[in-house]
Amino acid sequence: MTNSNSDQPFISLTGIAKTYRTGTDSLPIFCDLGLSIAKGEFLAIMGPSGSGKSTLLNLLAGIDTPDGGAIQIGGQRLDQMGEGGLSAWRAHHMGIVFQFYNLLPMLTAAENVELPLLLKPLSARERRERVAKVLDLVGLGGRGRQNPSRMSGGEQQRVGIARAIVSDPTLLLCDEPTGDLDRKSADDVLAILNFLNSELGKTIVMVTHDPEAAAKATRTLHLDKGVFVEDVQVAA
Ligand SMILES: Nc1ncnc2c1ncn2[C@@H]1O[C@H](COP(=O)(O)OP(=O)(O)OP(=O)(O)O)[C@@H](O)[C@H]1O
Repeated sequence: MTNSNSDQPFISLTGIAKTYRTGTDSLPIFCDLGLSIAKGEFLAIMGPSGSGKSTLLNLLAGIDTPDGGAIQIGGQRLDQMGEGGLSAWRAHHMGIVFQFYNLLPMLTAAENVELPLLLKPLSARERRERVAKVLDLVGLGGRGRQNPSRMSGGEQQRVGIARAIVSDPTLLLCDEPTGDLDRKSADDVLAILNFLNSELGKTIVMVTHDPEAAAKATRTLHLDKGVFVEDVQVAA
């Protein structure tokens, strides 16, 4: 993915407005939110429950659309893509890691990881090789035939990460990736995210309640009532 102007941030949100409307009720979440993320950053977003963290991640993922403002990623206006364009864009450039893994229980670990590749013009052998490579990378080499339901939470999350990176996306969005894990499993997952960022140059945006997870990021932003209240830059 190219960034048309190298002076531009990789991700830029400007003037973002978002209100949830249900019936006659309306709940404003953002009224003029701005955010810039450089290529190669590992950004943690923290904040109290209900402050808008998942809403922000959903906007970045193109799962939800803003009522106003602009979302630009890698020189492209995400908020102006149609549903088809968005799906194709996501498949090429974005991987998503979920708190509860979102693995399909009837498939093996390798089949779960392979799913995003089924949309691509790859041979079965190329798909197998890519799956084996990312399972190795997350420390699950040789475990591909196992069903995720027979794996620990930490292992399931590592399968989830393998699935998120199998298409070699530039951007990884992680929604509470350690939220369901014990400390040791959480640390293993964070070490993988750290490697993906520092060694493979992935840009990572991670929503988390876990201060130890945020400490692994290169920058932490705190969201409160839809506004960033503090911007902590951590030395690399
Ligand atoms: N689809 C929706 N329709 C209506 N209200 C919503 C919707 N999604 C979220 N909300 C509300 O918007 C507010 C912000 O939600 P959001 O999930 O972004 O917060 P959060 O900071 O991620 O919270 P948590 O840490 O608990 O996950 C909450 O009050 C939530 O109930």
